[in-house]
Amino acid sequence: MATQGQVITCKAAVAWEPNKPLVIEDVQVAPPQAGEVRIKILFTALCHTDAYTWGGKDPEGLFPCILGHEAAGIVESVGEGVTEVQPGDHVIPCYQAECRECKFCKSGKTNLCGKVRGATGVGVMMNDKKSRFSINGKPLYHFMGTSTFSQYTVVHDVSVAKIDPQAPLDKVCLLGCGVPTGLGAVWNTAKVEPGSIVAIFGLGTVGLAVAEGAKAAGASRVIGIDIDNKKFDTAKKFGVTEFINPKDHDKPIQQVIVDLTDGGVDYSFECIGNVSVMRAALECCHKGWGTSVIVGVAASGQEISTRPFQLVTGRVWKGTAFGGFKSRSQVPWLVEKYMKKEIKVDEYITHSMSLGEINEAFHLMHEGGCLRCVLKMYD
Ligand SMILES: NC(=O)C1=CN([C@@H]2O[C@H](COP(=O)(O)OP(=O)(O)OC[C@H]3O[C@@H](n4cnc5c(N)ncnc54)[C@H](O)[C@@H]3O)[C@@H](O)[C@H]2O)C=CC1
Ligand SMILES: N[C@@H](CCC(=O)N[C@@H](CSC=O)C(=O)NCC(=O)O)C(=O)O
Ligand SMILES: [Zn+2]
Ligand SMILES: [Zn+2]
Repeated sequence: MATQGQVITCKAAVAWEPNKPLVIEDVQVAPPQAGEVRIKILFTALCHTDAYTWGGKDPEGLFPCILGHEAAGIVESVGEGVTEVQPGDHVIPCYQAECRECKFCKSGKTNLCGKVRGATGVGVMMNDKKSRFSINGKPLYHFMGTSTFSQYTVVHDVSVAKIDPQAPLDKVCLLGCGVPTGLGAVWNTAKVEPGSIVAIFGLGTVGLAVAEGAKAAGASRVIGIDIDNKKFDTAKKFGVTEFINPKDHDKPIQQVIVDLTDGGVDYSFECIGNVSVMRAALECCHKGWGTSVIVGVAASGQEISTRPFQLVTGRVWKGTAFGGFKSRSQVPWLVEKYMKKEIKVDEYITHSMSLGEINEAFHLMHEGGCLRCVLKMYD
């Protein structure tokens, strides 16, 4: 049955309130307006940022909403003026847009895009500042401009990457967030050189992707730091060469690392979202040049601090969003790298479940054994 131009009723996991179980509901998804694309989502993974917003820690969190931002699907229909994708195209929704026209996109200095960020930050679409999701007329907010915990979603055309139709969607959905973030933090943001000493705080998917990126960049030592000893065996497979558990030491972790590395590391990455660890990650960097990249997302109200002397003496503090990758241009390139077996993806998938099991999937995420759980949207 043709669905173009029609409202589609489908299943979605609705976050009615922070921290309350998600509810699988029949939601109405309006047709795409000008510059919009309606996507049939086939697979979505869970990212810790979904849990963070659901947990009420996101100052931009709005409820009720449909969370989810690491997914893959097929274009169902497009609105007026959409030229770069058409129904049937295989796509990855991109929470970080790329319009190629705005001040940010044209700067050549950042992957951030300003075109739709104002709307996505308040859970609506640009055109009419309204949501395309509703239940019996009651609107639900969009999330990160993607809302992939729904069998159908509507996104801005600047937030869609068209990918190789041969790519397995149950795998490459991961290229919508965590894996590119870690790889890009190393390759684009830090620009790690061969021979560098690297420290990674937090060995979840993002930290492991940092390790993979650091190994590919030719780092000589990749020091993984995690409070969970079970992480080390997995981490070795992604390129971590040494493991430190801060709980095994009396000294502050930054001092432990400085002592082990003749004055500090060349690059460090915080992949947890803990502001005390962010400080340690900066302070374990080598005087004169060490660079620390903040990747983790910290809760509302949290702030970072250090002695300014740390920066006066040459350490550099940076952050990264989506690993600095330009989404529409570079996600297809990452998919090709995966297809050529140049980057890992399958190895990050520890669990597969169905949309109806989403609450259990979030539960699993908080256990050490889960990296990424991929949800199948249709049984
Ligand atoms: N900047 C960006 O564009 C993105 C940021 N993120 C953020 O990156 C962070 C990491 O994401 P995931 O890898 O998926 O999370 P995760 O929860 O799987 O991994 C975090 C790891 O940190 C470890 N850990 C927790 N507290 C620790 C401590 N005090 N010291 C050392 N290790 C500790 C945990 O044992 C776990 O292994 C999250 O904050 C997420 O929101 C995720 C994607 C994109
Ligand atoms: N909404 C939060 C900030 C959340 C955040 O930092 N998001 C990251 C991506 S995390 C993906 O899993 C990001 O890319 N931020 C840049 C952006 O434009 O949102 C808050 O307000 O603190
Ligand atoms: Zn994410
Ligand atoms: Zn732009």
